Amino acid sequence: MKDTQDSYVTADGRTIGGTMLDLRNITLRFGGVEAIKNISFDVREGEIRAIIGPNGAGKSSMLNVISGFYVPQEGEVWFRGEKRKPMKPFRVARNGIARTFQNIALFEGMTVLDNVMTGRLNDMKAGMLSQALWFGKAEREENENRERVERIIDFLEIQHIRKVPVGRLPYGLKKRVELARALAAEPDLLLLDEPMAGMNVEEKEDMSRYILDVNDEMGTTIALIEHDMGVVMDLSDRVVVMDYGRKIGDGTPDEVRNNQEVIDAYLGVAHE
Ligand SMILES: Nc1ncnc2c1ncn2[C@@H]1O[C@H](COP(=O)(O)OP(=O)(O)OP(=O)(O)O)[C@@H](O)[C@H]1O
Repeated sequence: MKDTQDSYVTADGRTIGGTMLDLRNITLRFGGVEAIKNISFDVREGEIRAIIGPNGAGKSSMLNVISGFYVPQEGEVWFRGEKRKPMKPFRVARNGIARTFQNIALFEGMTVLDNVMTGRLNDMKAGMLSQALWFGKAEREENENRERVERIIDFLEIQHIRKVPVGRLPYGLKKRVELARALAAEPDLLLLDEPMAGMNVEEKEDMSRYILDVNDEMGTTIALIEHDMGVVMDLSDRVVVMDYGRKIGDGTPDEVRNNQEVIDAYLGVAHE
């Protein structure tokens, strides 16, 4: 695979490595609708990569291809140097990709702690039978899961609400709990579907900081869809721009900002 890029250090001191995820000539159709038209781009190790574009451009479809929820009719998905075979999304998760959702998908009646614990479920290796036969292994696993979850809860500063049912939390905190749950799976690549949607300015600032900290301190590579242009340009190392299922721009925030086709697509902000 094309994995030969040299690593480099960003202005803020983070190291960006070689290709982690490589999407090659992806085409995705729903009946007669081509949601993604022959798109290629990559995500590099340690990078924050954004996918932007007007409504209906195909961003969510692309995220769903990366997460394994949709299998494209054409093209290849390469992850960590291996071509992905069609597999169930939970297997993709087990292989190092986790995600958050645009509309929060938490268990409202369960506490924050229990919700974050569900992020570990994919990782539980001791099945029911071995749990019954060999309690020690299951217990050790449970302890490891707890430790990991507690570390994330500390990291995202949600200790004070760990016993609170998620349904009682304000929107911004729910989004943070969702981030915590995704991180509990210890992903190499974290997919964020509009992490700032519906947030006020303060909540957006908080979320931006947590995303940067997750990337920097946990070393998690991040691909995100986001509508808030200011946030995208501040957070991202590189940006892919989609419009009507096509890729019309790809580069650093500055490159994308000065790309005439991108400017036209946004000024046109046509197809809602
Ligand atoms: N499950 C589906 N069945 C049929 N058509 C779909 C499906 N999902 C998406 N589409 C179509 O594919 C195109 C791209 O949609 P997609 O949701 O990926 O865009 P988007 O850029 O994420 O939009 P938004 O910013 O509004 O969320 C649209 O024309 C949409 O109607």
